[in-house]
Amino acid sequence: MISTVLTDIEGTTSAIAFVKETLFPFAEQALAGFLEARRDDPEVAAILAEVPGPDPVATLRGWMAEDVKATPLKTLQGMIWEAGFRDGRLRGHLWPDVAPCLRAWHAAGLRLAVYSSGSVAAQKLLFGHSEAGDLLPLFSGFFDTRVGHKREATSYAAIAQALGTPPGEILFLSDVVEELDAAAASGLATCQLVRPADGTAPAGRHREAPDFPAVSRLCGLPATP
Ligand SMILES: CSCCC(=O)C(=O)COP(=O)(O)O
Ligand SMILES: [Mg+2]
Repeated sequence: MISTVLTDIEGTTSAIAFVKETLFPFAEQALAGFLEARRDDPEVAAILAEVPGPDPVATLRGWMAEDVKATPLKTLQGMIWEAGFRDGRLRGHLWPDVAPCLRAWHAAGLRLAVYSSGSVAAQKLLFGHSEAGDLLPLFSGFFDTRVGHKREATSYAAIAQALGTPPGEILFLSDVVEELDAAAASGLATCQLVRPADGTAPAGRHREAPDFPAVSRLCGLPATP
């Protein structure tokens, strides 16, 4: 029986276009100014020290161009987005079906957690400043690439251990089949979000749902609005 829902963000709770056309350009445009303003900040210096190559800023820009899910980049993006979420220039996009289902699952006693390549700080900003309001009280766990990469089975075993939950009680939701394969290899239940508006291709290896109410029906979760 499922006791915990572990959800991805991009392509699952939120539009791929929001991440790629709003969040990523916001960070790219603000990167130089942010690094200049924070050049004496030891936290920023420590992140830059994790970036390989003779020109860390060039490496970061290359990672941005290729959407590399490198932990130092994801950490910096989260730090840059913070000002935008706090002053209202950014608001976390959620598909309209998401918040009602998260609320219903939480009210029915399911535990909710997030696993995204976006940093934990960024995850909290998105759900704390979402189009549906502050959803942070619904969640009791946040995991990013510091636990491991999303296409590696060991990451899901580590998350199950951190949550203190048998892997078979955790339902992982994602649009990316390689992530679902990795989760299944560690014994998690899985469901692929195949959202038409995101153009996701069904992989045929996991349960497939176009939205969160369909996840509820397919995976035996409590009924949702
Ligand atoms: C505020 S979370 C931003 C999402 C992000 O940076 C990203 O790379 C998306 O990764 P996901 O694992 O959610 O698909
Ligand atoms: Mg995704």
